[in-house]
Amino acid sequence: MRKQIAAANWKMNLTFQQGEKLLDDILGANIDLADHQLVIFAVPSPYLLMTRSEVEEEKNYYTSAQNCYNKKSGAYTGEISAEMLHSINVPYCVIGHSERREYFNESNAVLAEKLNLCLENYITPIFCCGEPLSIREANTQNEFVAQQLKESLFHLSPEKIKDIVIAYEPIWAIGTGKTATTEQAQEMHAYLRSVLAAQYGQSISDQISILYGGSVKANNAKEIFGSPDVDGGLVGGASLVAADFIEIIKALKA
Ligand SMILES: O=C(CO)COP(=O)(O)O
Repeated sequence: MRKQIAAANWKMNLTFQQGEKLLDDILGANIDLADHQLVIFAVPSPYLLMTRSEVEEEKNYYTSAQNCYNKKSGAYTGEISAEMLHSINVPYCVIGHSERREYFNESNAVLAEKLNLCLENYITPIFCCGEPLSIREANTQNEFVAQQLKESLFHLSPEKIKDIVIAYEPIWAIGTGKTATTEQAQEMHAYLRSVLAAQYGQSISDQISILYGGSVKANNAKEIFGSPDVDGGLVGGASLVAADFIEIIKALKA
């Protein structure tokens, strides 16, 4: 089975102490993950080392950065490179979250550069895509999201594309309490998989985990994750509450 992933995206929330307590509470639930199940915590940069040491001894629990810069190194005050993340053994990095695209003007071309730097540094990118409400209302979401993949991912070789995780996050569902319906999520995930299959072949496309993000909660995760092409979720708000995220982890396909 493809990897089934519950990924927490804390965004710019929680103090260090609150983050530490949240991790203790979640790990304290001692959820035994199957080989194909992963839990990933995408935490603010100052918490990466703490998170890494919290999850180090736990099977299939991992740390992720929320972003990295699209340059290798140099005079870019305040930025963090993929090489730096690798040097502290961070295995994942979220790339192209819609909040970064919107507030920091990250284009598909810039995101392609970030993906390359992550892969060169042995970091698995969690590549986010997804359409705004106006595109959904115009019913052109498939074309929109396919273009995001094409411009950011399709320069990658088949060997490299296998190493990435994709997260479909419709912007109108992020932080709004409004999820895509199970049908809408499955439909888009199946479409994304067909786009990947057309480019790379079915057997490669079948290996790529595609997560759903956008108002995943304790009470809807099981249903959303149950769809055949949904391989878990990238979770914002509900990942900040231990009891809720524990339920979301338990909702991964067995
Ligand atoms: O953006 C998200 C995860 O990256 C989703 O956020 P919410 O779960 O708060 O809607």
